[in-house]
Amino acid sequence: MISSERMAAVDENAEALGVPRKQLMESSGNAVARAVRRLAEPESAVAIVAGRGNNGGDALVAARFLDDYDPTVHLLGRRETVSTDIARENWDALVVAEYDARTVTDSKSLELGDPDIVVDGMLGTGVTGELREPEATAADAIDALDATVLSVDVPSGLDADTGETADAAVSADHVVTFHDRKPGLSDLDADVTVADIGIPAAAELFVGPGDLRSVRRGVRGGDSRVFVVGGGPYTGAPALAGQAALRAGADLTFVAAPETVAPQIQGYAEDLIVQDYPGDHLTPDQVDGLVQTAHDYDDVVVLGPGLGDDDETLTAARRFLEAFEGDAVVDADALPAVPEVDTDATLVCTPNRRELAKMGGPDVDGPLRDALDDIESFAADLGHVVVAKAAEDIVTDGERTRIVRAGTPAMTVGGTGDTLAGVIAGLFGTQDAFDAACAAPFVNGRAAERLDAERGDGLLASDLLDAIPRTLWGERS
Ligand SMILES: NC(=O)C1=CN([C@@H]2O[C@H](COP(=O)(O)OP(=O)(O)OC[C@H]3O[C@@H](n4cnc5c(N)ncnc54)[C@H](O)[C@@H]3O)[C@@H](O)[C@H]2O)[C@H](O)CC1
Ligand SMILES: [K+]
Repeated sequence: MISSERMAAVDENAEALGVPRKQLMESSGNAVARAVRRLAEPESAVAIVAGRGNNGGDALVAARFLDDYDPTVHLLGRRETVSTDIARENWDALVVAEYDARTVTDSKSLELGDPDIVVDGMLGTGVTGELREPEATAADAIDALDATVLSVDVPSGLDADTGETADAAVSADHVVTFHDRKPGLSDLDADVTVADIGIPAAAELFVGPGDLRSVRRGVRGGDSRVFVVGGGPYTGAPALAGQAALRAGADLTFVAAPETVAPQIQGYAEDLIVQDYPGDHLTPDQVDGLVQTAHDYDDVVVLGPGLGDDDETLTAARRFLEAFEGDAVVDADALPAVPEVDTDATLVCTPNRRELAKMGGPDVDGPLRDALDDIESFAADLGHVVVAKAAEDIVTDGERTRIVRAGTPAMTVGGTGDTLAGVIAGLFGTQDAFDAACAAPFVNGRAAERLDAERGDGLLASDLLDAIPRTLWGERS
């Protein structure tokens, strides 16, 4: 089962892997044609009704694989209104090859004749709202026919995710959907075929540019705040995490740090708002105040960067996680506290392989993907999202698991885990924890790749800060 949003991400990932959409459209159209052949008699009359998007594109491709039926093809609009190049190119090919291809500019001029089979390629996952003209009239005309109706991907007018149907939705006898079942088809009273259209499994397993689609919507909303609880023996880590959160779209980033290092952390970046508390490391007596602040402002918390591993600090981290009910990224010295904490909050843990083992996860020497199932089981038992960091990161929520191949060897430099934690927190505002946990290491790694030519093994974690926005938004498709 796959949602429309995830399908669009997988499409884009397939394109990035070298399988372009036009190739997918060719496979989709071929699958539709094969389904028509299974239903048709040698003399069957076939009519193809194509919309102006890629659903229509699939249907136009199908016409080319149904030559011997001499199909009539009806494009619901002028050529210029076809909304994608790949669909328009398929329309042009039919016209130049002298298929019986007709444009329908006025819904009253739609003349479907008396076909035995009609292919409904008007609307797929791009449908929005009630059917507009000429689709509405065309849908009625299709339903009025005494023909077998085969719909492309979904019956036109049906919402692929919810199954809700527009008033004039097409009543299909058969549906050929692509790559994976769509939730909206579950209760449909029609024969549904799922066609493999050659999307590599890698497009779902490996995080790719398609996974950034959901993060681009309105990251900045005016109220996305990140609250870094870090610093103590170290000062750079909380500053890197806080700045990375801003670079990933947070509106404000606060850093709570011991008074001994707060001025130094503030000195790194005027963009941070640093609040100090007494002492030189996090202690349990600071927890209630910090939790109250985080709750008052509905912050996404980053707990851990540079905290140090004093026993009192670990106790404080555990108490914080037990009391804090919001979303949190837990990194570095706070990680050992997570397995002991019983919370309904959504935590994203970002252990490296050593920290993973220390948390009770698998002790992995080689590539983490060799222990993918064990890491997934660990996350399931932990009840949180785990980003196991290495040359290839494993991101899992115990059910869904992805691999992130982005990055460079230079990222072993200190601080890249801090920027990662900050990017996750910055993205939390726009998508669920797992999606943010997948997108962030991809962005962090791609940012390093952008800098590799000029920085080589001299990359600094702070160099990533400037490259993160270009990576998140610069690759906008
Ligand atoms: N991996 C895959 O699943 C592939 C799927 N393919 C096909 O692509 C469509 C989705 O195509 P898209 O262009 O995004 O949208 P549609 O063609 O469904 O519709 C957009 C088109 O329709 C117009 N429109 C939208 N709502 C309405 C309405 N209520 N009334 C009238 N017209 C409407 C809109 O203006 C656009 O022009 C998917 O379903 C698959 O069939 C790819 O071809 C291959 C890979
Ligand atoms: K359709």
